[in-house]
Amino acid sequence: MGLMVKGVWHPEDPGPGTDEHGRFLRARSTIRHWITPDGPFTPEPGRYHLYVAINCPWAHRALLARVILGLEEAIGVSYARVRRTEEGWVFDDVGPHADPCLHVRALHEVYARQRPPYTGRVTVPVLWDRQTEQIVSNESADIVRMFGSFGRGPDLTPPGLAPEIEEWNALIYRTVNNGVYRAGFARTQAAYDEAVTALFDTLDRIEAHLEGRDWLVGERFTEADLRLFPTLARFDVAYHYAFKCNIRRLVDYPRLWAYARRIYHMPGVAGTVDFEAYKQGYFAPSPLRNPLGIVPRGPLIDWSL
Ligand SMILES: N[C@@H](CCC(=O)N[C@@H](CS)C(=O)NCC(=O)O)C(=O)O
Repeated sequence: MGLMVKGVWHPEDPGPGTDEHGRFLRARSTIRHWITPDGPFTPEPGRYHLYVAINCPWAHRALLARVILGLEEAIGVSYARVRRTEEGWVFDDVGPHADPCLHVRALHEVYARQRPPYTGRVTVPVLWDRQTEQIVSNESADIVRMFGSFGRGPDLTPPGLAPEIEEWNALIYRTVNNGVYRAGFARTQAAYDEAVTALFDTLDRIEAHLEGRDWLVGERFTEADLRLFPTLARFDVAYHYAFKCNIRRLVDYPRLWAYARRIYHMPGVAGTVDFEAYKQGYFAPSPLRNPLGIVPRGPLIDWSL
């Protein structure tokens, strides 16, 4: 699925990185400017545009922040097709997967405009600045924080709660958000065992923590909840089966399952979720994980409250 070297797209893909023990290694995001009131990237409605794929959990963070912070009018979105091709993430000329901002056919064309020329993976999400015509950031964690600087909606990291939020963020990133990938992309039994054990240890811990609480930190929804939700939304339809995260299902955890549905029913959130797209994405043909590309029909899950 390719990567970019000095601004030029190369369709041949070395595949997910792994260490000498067969553990999955996620590449670091390298375009990391910041939107701040003193500029050069100031928070202005209409100036920035978000490139996502609805099935990507990292892009999901940015989509959630956009709706929860009331930025739907201020920040436009282009939705890539759910399955990558030889060109990586691609767009159609018209329809729901068209790009109304730069009218590109592939996301690598957006990265190709970067100066100095970009080398690395061509990932979603990407936040594009229409004014200076460059990518502000390709790191979802930063994009979520930057959306907070538009000063709308609730504060997702209230100062008093920030240290506790950071602690959950770190644990959830390592063992859950990236943990499912560490299980699914493991190249050895030991690497898989390590990842799947850590994943379910954290889910068990969250299940216990949610006794008598609605949210991970404090009395209301924070960034820690925002960052947990994309993995929960994909858990039973994708990770459970496609990534062998099958010690338990989300629906087997009474409190965690109620918590996930509470978030799903927050205003705007259901519009950022697409279970069918998750299946199409995670069960796309893959020589290592799904050679025949057969997409399962189930499971049937009722997300109503
Ligand atoms: N650190 C990035 C990771 C984003 C990421 O890995 N996105 C995946 C889709 S879920 C992607 O675009 N992968 C394409 C590739 O690696 O070539 C972030 O959180 O923003």
